[in-house]
Amino acid sequence: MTDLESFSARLKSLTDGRASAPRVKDGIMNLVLDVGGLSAERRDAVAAAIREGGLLVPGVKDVRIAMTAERKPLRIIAVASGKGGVGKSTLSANLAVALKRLGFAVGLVDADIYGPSQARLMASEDRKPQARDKQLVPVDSPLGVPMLSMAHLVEPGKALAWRGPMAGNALSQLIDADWGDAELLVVDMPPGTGDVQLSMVQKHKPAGAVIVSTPQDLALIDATRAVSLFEQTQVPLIGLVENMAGYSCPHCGEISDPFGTGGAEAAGSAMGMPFLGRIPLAIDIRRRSDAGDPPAAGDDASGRAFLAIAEKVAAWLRA
Ligand SMILES: Nc1ncnc2c1ncn2[C@@H]1O[C@H](COP(=O)(O)OP(=O)(O)OP(=O)(O)O)[C@@H](O)[C@H]1O
Repeated sequence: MTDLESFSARLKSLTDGRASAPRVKDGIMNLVLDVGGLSAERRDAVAAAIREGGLLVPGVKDVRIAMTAERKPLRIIAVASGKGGVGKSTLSANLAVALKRLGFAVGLVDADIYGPSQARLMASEDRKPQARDKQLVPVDSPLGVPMLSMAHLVEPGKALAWRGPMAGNALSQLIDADWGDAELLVVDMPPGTGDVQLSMVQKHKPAGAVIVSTPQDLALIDATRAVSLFEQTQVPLIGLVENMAGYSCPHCGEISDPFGTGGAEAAGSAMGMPFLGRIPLAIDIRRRSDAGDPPAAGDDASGRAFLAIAEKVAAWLRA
């Protein structure tokens, strides 16, 4: 072990893991210290101890510590559904964009490792994430939401062969990336309620979960499984979103309801969950999603539907 490596190891216990790995160049040691939640006194004491130890590393003439401003802890919002194809990815992308519009520093993780779609939804397919100190650095998307998806890391289709533990590790790497100033992470969960979902929830402890369902009874029955996964793991349920609720006519804008109305709202309240709103089945939502142009960036009817849901989520987060 080099002197620098043994200093790095000591640094961990000295700072409770708040310091980045130190780098030395031209005799100057640089590191970042997260001082969120520390009193000024404690902060100064930790910095002095780092300086003292750093100067003992051979070749180091100066130690520079960049203290990060009071950082809010990263809160995870898990977007989940009991089954695939109900619009979980569409909601996640638009929720992230809408929450950013509402002033949150938000990142997006595509945890749907078997069928990642966020890179396409957010028009970031051509980006490749870098790694810094063994940590992934999220890619930028055109709307300014930093994000990570398995689609950024593997060739299309390759992730499909992964088994549970490998999939779980890959997912953790995405969530444990260097999210910089982000205070919120919207996580598009894999569909269903299996082991990968359960271990993600246990390990990363989301602040809350949003459940997506379509209005059909069968989808609602599946949604109750997602609800019980979060209940079992004591993750608060932010609420239920009904997607593809009624059909919005592309010609006249009139909404018809082939599956009836109010089913999801009633099912949500039966499960003791707030209702966050409904998104109509609209051709422009599908077209714009395929084109990497999330409707939540605009103020038309589809954009407003997503914004209204994001406002409820924002109110929950601020409560
Ligand atoms: N409100 C909507 N109106 C029209 N099309 C929609 C709507 N919501 C989602 N879609 C379309 O339905 C398809 C499935 O949506 P999406 O990929 O978001 O579902 P998902 O639940 O994430 O699916 P999976 O679990 O398979 O990843 C996509 O083609 C999407 O564009």
